[in-house]
Order: sequence, then structure tokens, then C-alpha cells
Amino acid sequence: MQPVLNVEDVKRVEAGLTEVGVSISELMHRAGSAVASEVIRMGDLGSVAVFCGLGNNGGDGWVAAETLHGKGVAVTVVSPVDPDDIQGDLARVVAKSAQAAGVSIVVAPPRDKVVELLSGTDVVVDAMLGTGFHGTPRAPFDIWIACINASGARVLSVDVPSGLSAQTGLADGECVIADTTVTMLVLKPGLLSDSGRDACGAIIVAPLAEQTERLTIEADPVAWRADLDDYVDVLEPASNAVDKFSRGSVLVVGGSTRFVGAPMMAAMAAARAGAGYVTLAVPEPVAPIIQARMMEIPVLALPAGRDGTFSSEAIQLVAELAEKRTATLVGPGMRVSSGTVGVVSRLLETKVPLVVDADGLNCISRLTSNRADEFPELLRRAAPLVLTPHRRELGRLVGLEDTPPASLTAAMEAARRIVWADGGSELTVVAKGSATACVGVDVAVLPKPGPAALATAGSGDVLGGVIAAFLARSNVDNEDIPVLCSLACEVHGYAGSIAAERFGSRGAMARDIIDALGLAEDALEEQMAFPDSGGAE
Ligand SMILES: NC(=O)C1=CN([C@@H]2O[C@H](COP(=O)(O)OP(=O)(O)OC[C@H]3O[C@@H](n4cnc5c(N)ncnc54)[C@H](OP(=O)(O)O)[C@@H]3O)[C@@H](O)[C@H]2O)[C@H](O)CC1
Ligand SMILES: [K+]
Repeated sequence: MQPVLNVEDVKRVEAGLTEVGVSISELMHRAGSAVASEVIRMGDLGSVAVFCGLGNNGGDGWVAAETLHGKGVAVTVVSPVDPDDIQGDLARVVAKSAQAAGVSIVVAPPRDKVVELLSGTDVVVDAMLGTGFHGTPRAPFDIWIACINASGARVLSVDVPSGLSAQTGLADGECVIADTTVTMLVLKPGLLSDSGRDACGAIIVAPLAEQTERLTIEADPVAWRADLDDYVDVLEPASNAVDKFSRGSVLVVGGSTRFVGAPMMAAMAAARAGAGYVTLAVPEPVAPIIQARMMEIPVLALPAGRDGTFSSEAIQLVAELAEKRTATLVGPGMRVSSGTVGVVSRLLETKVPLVVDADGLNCISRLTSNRADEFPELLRRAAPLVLTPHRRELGRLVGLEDTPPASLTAAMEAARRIVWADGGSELTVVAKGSATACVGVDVAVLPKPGPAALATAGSGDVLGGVIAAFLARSNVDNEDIPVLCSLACEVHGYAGSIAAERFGSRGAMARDIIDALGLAEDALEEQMAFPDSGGAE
């Protein structure tokens, strides 16, 4: 797994490196040459334009420009001011060095000059704004960013795409859309989240020093980005020797007279995600219609109230059913009522692995008056518990119903309030979003984000089913449940990509994602087995 550091903790690593004798100036030179190497690796280099800002991000750009120039690459630096007028000492020194080496420089060009320059440029190096960026890009950077994005040139961003917050992943104004981002020292949260995902393109980490890894670990990473090889031991390898029971059994509890689709999608997803045996328990009035549409999955009719949701007579029945399965998912389409709140509360008391999603989470919010982080005793249990809130549900769980977390870092913070209140390793909060974090008491794991196609109705129900199936199939220690959930998110994402390929990124529906789950897991398993060739030949 790759560590992810908050921006202010990156500064601690910088300070640590200085203490071991690697100065910021040395780091800047290594950063610039890492950028230059990546530009050369991109190949087919005609001309390169390096857009430099006035801070050390710009400094990296000047070093890269001089390095490229030294290798005979046609490179031009675009700078807001003449090298002599750069305020930052470090940036001014490297700018003047590049100038002395004969690098051609264009100072404060008007827009039409920028457009003309870009029309003949193959590769743009974006060294305008880095981790020192705040607010929205001021002139001339807002203009330069717009011209760069419109130019069609290949773009390599230094450290972070200019205009993007390296911490929150939000971009309030113009933001460079890069093909590649070479980030210095370590991943930052903003690169992996929300707008960050689309702005960065491929992310390459340049460690710059061999002490970086140790210093990064000591700086207590805010999260870890999962790599495929982290998943190798998480699920049993597919083998023919298994019978349906050894692949675990899943009980899905949900539905109401108002919502019949959600529990069906969750149950189908659990089956497609390899659970050996799936049962669906729904309120009695909707059982026949659902059973008619799902041959392979037995549907159990439980007592319902006049409101079409589970009544209190269902509570003990659900608990007895759950005790006989290896994992239970509660919540999809269930609505919030005294009966369903009772069902969730009773399931929390059982000793079976439990996934709580959708209205199951809203039942917990009801039980805890929107402060699940203040009722650890409710969530603490002897068996694994996975909560899978999207940002609004997460906000409702921690008293932020009016201001739900708006970024990956804010979502991780909110999830940690619940997990750390509980303090046990049995609890994992999967904070879903365009970037998802699987937060456990020891570690937050970031799966590779899925495609936009996942933003379709029912996609969350599908993920709940996949997580329940994986929980039923695996026997990982509690500490590894965040990694297990991360794998479930990646299988879900990969299935989204397959569905998008078949039906278009806007046409893919939850049912298409469900039908692709098994293929997605096989494909990822193959990539794990043959990492270099991206899967078996
Ligand atoms: N982490 C490391 O070990 C290394 C990092 N390097 C590079 O250094 C940058 C961070 O450099 P820093 O000088 O702290 O900040 P930036 O260069 O990102 O930007 C600061 C300048 O940008 C101006 N600024 C800030 N916001 C805006 C805005 N919205 N519009 C216009 N200009 C803006 C800022 O001026 P202010 O007065 O607004 O503060 C500064 O002029 C890091 O990203 C790495 O690339 C080292 O070189 C290598 C090691
Ligand atoms: K940049």
C-alpha cells in the first residue's frame, strides 16, 4: 500500500530530510530532474513549454527546464516575471541558473501569445501552483490554465495540478487537467479524491530521497492507497473444490412496500459476488412479487406493519435468521420505522458479521439522535460491523446532517469520529463518494476509484451486497476488514467499467453492474496473479 500524507505533514517530512542533510534546494533539484525524466519518458518530444509560478513549485519547473535544455530538448519557460524579480530565494536562484544556461524565457505574455506558443507545443509542464496554492487561481495563472486545457498538448503537472487543493481535492476555479502528475515525496489526499481524480491523470510518486519512506511512516499517514498485491490473501482463490456453503451464506434484510428494487439488487449482487447461498428477508406484502422475479434466491416473508415495513414481530425472527448465516446485510429499501429501528438494534446485538447500509444507517441515526459517535456502546460488538454511508448518510451519523462532508479528507475525519469512539477493530466505516475511504481503527484504505458509471441509482445497494458477500466468504482478521472492503469497492468499480463498456457510461444501470461483478473479480484476480502483464496473456 502507498502512504497518503496530509499536506501539513509533508512539511514534517521535508524538515526530517533537511535534518538528515537533504536540503530543500537539493530536493528541488531532484524534483526538477524527476519531472524532466518523466517528460523524456513521454517520448515524441517536439517542443516543451514549462509554465512556472513564483514559489517552489515554479522552482521545480525551472530546474526541469534547465535539465531538458541540457539534454537538447527544445524548451521554453513561461514566467509571470523576469527571473531577477522572483521573490522566493530558492526559485530565483534556479530561474537565473536556467537563464544563464540559455533556456529561452517568455515573460508575462498576453493571452494571444500564450495561445500561439501552445499551438506549437507538444508537452506542457505545469509548475505554476503546488501545495502552497489557496483560493482560486489569480491572474495570469487562471488565463494560462484555461489556455493549457484548451491547447490539446500533453500535460504533466508538477506535484499537483495547478488550481487543485492538494489537501481537499477541490478546485473552486480553473484547474489544470493533466495526463500525468509527478507528485513529490508522497501522495496527498487531494490527488485521490473528488476533482483530484480527474485532474491528475496518472499519478507518479517521486520519493526524492531514500529516507522519505521512513519519515513518511513516522509522520503517521492519514490513509493508504491500496495496490493490487495488497488484496492477494484477502479472499480464498477460486477453486472447484468449494460447495455453496463453504463460500459463505448471506442474509439480506430490507425492502418495504415502497421500495422493492433495492433489496433485490443487494441480494443479486451478493450472489454475483460469489456468496454461496443468499436469502432475502422482506416484509410479507412484497415477498411474492420479489420471489416471482428471483428464482435463485429464496425470499422469506416477515411480519409487516400497516406502513409496509417490518413490524416488531419481525425483530426476533430476523435475529434467528442472521445467526444461521455467515454475514447479514440490513438496510436496502427498508425505510425508517419503529419496526425497522428495532430490527437494526437487535441485529447489532447479535454476534454475526453485519453490514449496515442505506436506511439501516438512518435507523442508527434515529437510535442515536444523529450522533452515532456518541454511542459507542451501541456499535461495539464481538463480530465485524461495516457501515457503508454515502456523504449525506455519514453526515447524519455524526451530527453534520446540514453540512455533510464535502471532501475525502472531511469524510475520513467524520468516519474516524465513529470508529475511534468505538475504539474496537471490529468496526469499519466505508465512507462512499466519488472517492471512497474504508476507515478502520488502525488504517484508512483508499481503493482505486471507480468510473463515473457507478453514479447510477442502486449502485450503493450493489456495493452493500458485494461487501456482505466478501465478508461471508473470507475469514480475515478484523484489522484487515478495511482492505476487504477496499477490494469490494474495486470489484464494484471494475464491474462499473465493464458495464459502461457494454452499455455506455450513461447507459449502464445497476443491473448491468451486478451482472459484471463475477467477471470483474476474475479479471482483478488475474491481474493479481500476473501483475506485470496486466492479466494472463
Ligand atoms: N515537499 C517537498 O519536499 C518539496 C516541494 N517542492 C515544491 O514546492 C512546492 C510548494 O512550494 P511553495 O512555495 O510552498 O508553494 P507553491 O509554489 O505551490 O505556491 C506558492 C506561490 O503561489 C502563490 N499562490 C498561492 N495561491 C495562489 C492563487 N490562488 N493564485 C495565484 N498565486 C497563488 C503564492 O503567493 P501567495 O502570496 O498567494 O501565497 C506563492 O507565490 C511543492 O508543491 C513542490 O512542487 C520542492 O521544490 C521540492 C521538495
Ligand atoms: K503544479
